[in-house]
Amino acid sequence: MAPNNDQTALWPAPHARGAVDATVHVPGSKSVTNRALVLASLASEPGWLRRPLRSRDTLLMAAALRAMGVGIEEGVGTETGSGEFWRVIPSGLHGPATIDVGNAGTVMRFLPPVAALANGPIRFDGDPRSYERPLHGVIDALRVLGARIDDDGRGALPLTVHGGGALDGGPVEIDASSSSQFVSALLLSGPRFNQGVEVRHTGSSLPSMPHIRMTVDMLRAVGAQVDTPESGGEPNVWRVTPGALLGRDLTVEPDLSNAQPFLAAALVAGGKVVVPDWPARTTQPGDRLREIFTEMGGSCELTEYGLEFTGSGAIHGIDVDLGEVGELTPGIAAVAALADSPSTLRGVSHLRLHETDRLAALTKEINELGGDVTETADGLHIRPRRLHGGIFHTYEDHRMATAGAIIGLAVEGVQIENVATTAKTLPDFPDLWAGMLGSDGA
Ligand SMILES: O=C(O)C1=C[C@@H](OP(=O)(O)O)[C@@H](O)[C@H](O)C1
Ligand SMILES: C=C(OP(=O)(O)O)C(=O)O
Repeated sequence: MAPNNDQTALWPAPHARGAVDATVHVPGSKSVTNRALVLASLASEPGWLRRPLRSRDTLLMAAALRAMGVGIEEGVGTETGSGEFWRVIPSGLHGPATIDVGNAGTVMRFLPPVAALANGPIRFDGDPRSYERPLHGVIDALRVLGARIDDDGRGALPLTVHGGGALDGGPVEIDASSSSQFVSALLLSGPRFNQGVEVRHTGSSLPSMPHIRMTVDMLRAVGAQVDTPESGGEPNVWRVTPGALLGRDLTVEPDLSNAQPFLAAALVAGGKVVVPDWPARTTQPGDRLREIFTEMGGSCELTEYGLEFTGSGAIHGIDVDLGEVGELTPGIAAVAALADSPSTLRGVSHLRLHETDRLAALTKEINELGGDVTETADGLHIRPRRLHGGIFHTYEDHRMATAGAIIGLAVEGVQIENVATTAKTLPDFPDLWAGMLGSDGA
């Protein structure tokens, strides 16, 4: 099932005419919204999400949960002035249902364990790319934990989970080196398994640890008991005790990874960008931008109002391991291509299995604009060159589109193919970008 957009349309990336000076209200976090939807659906009482992200990935998650019987009502808050909200009303999960995962890692990985708890067959399908993204960790683990799953033997989509209304659960070993989402998926549904779950990661590396911490924090916030390596448990082992989950009233933080292009604009064009409601404490990997973009030449101040990020127009290269914050790689690579010294981005070989092969895509697209990027075994080596205009292909990858927009600020004549693909997590991107720059550029 292909996303509904014109994949060949070209968007002239606005060129910055001067320093930026803008306040950008960044929509809610994809990762928080989709975890909150899953946890609220598994709870024993209704719950609320305020300021949820409404994007392709989160609407697919909501539609999938509704298809399994969950009530999700949408509204706009008046009394609290809190803006949009979703009220989630859990009910007996059931099939038959067909779930479209699109190309959302969170939907394709977090929902098969939920489906195993449902009564009846739940079929999972998605975009062509979803067939190639790793899912074996979830499928194999669920079988060990007692689920019946029909797939075509590749350990990938499409597949059908024959939910039996309950799952034994218990201990399971997985290799999550290709995606942290395998661990998150099993933990999120773990409280509802008869014996809970004990997940032991056996692989040599584990990406995106902040996202696993986000899972653990959000589980604890709804009353689950979780033991982790960080709370004194064994390394690489997470245990979730069986038990009922509470319905909560949660306000979703802005998506800090989607704040990245706007902060990058201040680095590239100079000037200041303010992101209101930047949380003082968060598990979102995007919070690392404060440190990374400071090292690359900016400065920032976190106040009660939000994050104020200032650039001088000077950009420095960086040598950094992005294994914990892989989803920031495209935006960092774009800034690095405009820097005054080379960069090495390491620890992100698993990006080859993201929305597209991001290492190959970034290398090809930046080089086609005159850049000098080489792929390494686990990342990119970027030597800045004078770039020229041209078409920046995006491979249905939202973060490729925003990376191209960052380059377009500094390089005239960059055209982004299929900017609508940003709808995966940030549907308003072109408007927010134009708003940041002012109608005729900054
Ligand atoms: O759990 C999550 O919300 C995510 C985990 C990460 O996945 P990987 O560990 O597969 O990189 C991240 O890249 C993705 O954007 C969101
Ligand atoms: C890797 C990403 O998404 P997904 O949740 O589909 O894995 C991403 O948003 O950068």
